[in-house]
Amino acid sequence: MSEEPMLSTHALTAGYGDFQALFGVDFEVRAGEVVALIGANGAGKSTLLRSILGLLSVARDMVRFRGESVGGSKPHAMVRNGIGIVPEGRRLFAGMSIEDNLRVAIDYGRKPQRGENVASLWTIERIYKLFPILRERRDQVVHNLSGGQQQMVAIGRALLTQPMVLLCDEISLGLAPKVIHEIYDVLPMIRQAGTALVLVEQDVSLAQRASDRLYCMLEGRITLTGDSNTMTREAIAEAYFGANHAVA
Ligand SMILES: Nc1ncnc2c1ncn2[C@@H]1O[C@H](COP(=O)(O)OP(=O)(O)OP(=O)(O)O)[C@@H](O)[C@H]1O
Repeated sequence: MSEEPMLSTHALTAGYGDFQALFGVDFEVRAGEVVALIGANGAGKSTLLRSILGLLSVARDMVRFRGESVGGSKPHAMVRNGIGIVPEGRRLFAGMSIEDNLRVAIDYGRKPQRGENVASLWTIERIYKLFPILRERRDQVVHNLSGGQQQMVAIGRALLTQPMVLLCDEISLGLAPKVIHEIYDVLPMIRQAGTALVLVEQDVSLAQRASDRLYCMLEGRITLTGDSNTMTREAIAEAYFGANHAVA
């Protein structure tokens, strides 16, 4: 694998004021890959996503996207460049309808490149094909939807910014297992459409099943990385909890 990854971080450090939350994080996603990022509460997963997206201040050369150093660019510029986000807590416009929430994203997204196949772009119609329940309820106010349906809107909205890589921050959080499966079942279709995925996930088995590669973080550092399907539970437990943790 000699080609440069689509998105990468290089010895990335970041924090909040005097508090350092990330310590030299090297992370990469290649075109078409699904990469999971796991770790306990407070490990630094959301901070890594925020740093990539420009919500926290980082040095320019700490983040590279499609061959350019982009660290510290403004979040809206990152989105226009092709990095999408499904944020923790969804951050939808609760008083607006499903369709209006989806529409808002279109103006803020990546513009198609010259020569890009327009048919491959995400449209509201394609989002409704992905999640038919959203079509049925398209005029309903988001506030009245279930948590799972709101998460579908959040994913749809992010896709309508035409991301080349989509960062998903704990999309299963607080949802019933059946709903989690419904949402995870569409991820292969998103990937097939050409969008790479980064899945921040608390559920380790789910993360492992859904991804090609997996990173584990502990206290602001990457403690394990490798192919998801060959990683042992013991290696993951040690990376997740620290070397002193006794594996059952
Ligand atoms: N806005 C903030 N101000 C100060 N410290 C913060 C802030 N957000 C996160 N932190 C701290 O940064 C560290 C990393 O937090 P982060 O939210 O990135 O972890 P996480 O792995 O995403 O955990 P979670 O699963 O709980 O979201 C933690 O010590 C956390 O307390």
